[in-house]
Amino acid sequence: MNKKVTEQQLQEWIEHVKPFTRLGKVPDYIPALAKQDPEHIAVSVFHLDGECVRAGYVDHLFTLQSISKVIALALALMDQGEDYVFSKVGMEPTGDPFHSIAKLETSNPSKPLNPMINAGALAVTNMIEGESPTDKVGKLLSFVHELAGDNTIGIDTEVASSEFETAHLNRALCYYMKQNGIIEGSVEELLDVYTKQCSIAVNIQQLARIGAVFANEGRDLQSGRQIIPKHLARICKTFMVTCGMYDASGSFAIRVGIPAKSGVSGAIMGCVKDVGGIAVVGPSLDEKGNSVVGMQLLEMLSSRLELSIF
Ligand SMILES: NC(=O)CC[C@H](N)C(=O)O
Repeated sequence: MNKKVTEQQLQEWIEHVKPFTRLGKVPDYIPALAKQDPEHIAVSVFHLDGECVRAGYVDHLFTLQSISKVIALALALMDQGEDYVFSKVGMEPTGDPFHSIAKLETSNPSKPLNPMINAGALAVTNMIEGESPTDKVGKLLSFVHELAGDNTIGIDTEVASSEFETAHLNRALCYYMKQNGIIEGSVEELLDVYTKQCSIAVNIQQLARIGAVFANEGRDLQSGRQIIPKHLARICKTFMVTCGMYDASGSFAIRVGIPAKSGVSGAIMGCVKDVGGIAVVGPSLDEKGNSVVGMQLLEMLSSRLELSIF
């Protein structure tokens, strides 16, 4: 079947879901994110043949937030290898909110259950090699440039500083992990890298193209170059299925059924083998931290194009 939609269809779907923004709310635990407009909705499908279909606020920039966890994981796996990464971080879903500290105390050995929750993501970011925080952020950014095929992508410094100043819970997670030998070095420097990683700012097309590289088994869409080794891209996508939508990953697998990762900016990046990357954004979030309209748009796309992998 033809797995393509038109821009007009996407625009109609945006109009259809817009009223549902009222069912959620824009997050305020990172003060700069509270300023987002819930109606800044956009959607894009980046096909493996290079065609990109998009609609809504297509030029609007938003931050990656937790979507960056997949990217940092790919980089850490490439830098350190699977054995090292999984000696520090587990592979199991938690069923808890993304910033929960509870399982760190009750799991034995005391390591974060997976790289998609904040504790696991902080441990993964701690593994990225570099002489200084600036070096590590530079490395992450260059990797994003490669994935998106666009080296104009930068960091939203207002969002980064806002999170850095208020990331008390993430600091607590780091100190707990430092006590237990999961991370080492300066917590402040790690928070500096992590908050900048989360604040990498993209538009909807750039995000869909990153998703398309994962869909394309780690290969660049134009040159065919293997940016991420295939088996590591597969590990990332598997985590997206089991843990990508926080503690709503199970219901999302049933409703939508594609590897996807969401962030508190209201963005979600999905990838579908043989089809491409999908990105949606809508800053109004449900109680689990997932975009209300983003999930609806993905559900519509998945059912119309029969995208579920199950
Ligand atoms: N779920 C998210 O997107 C969380 C990312 C955010 N930067 C945090 O650590 O709280």
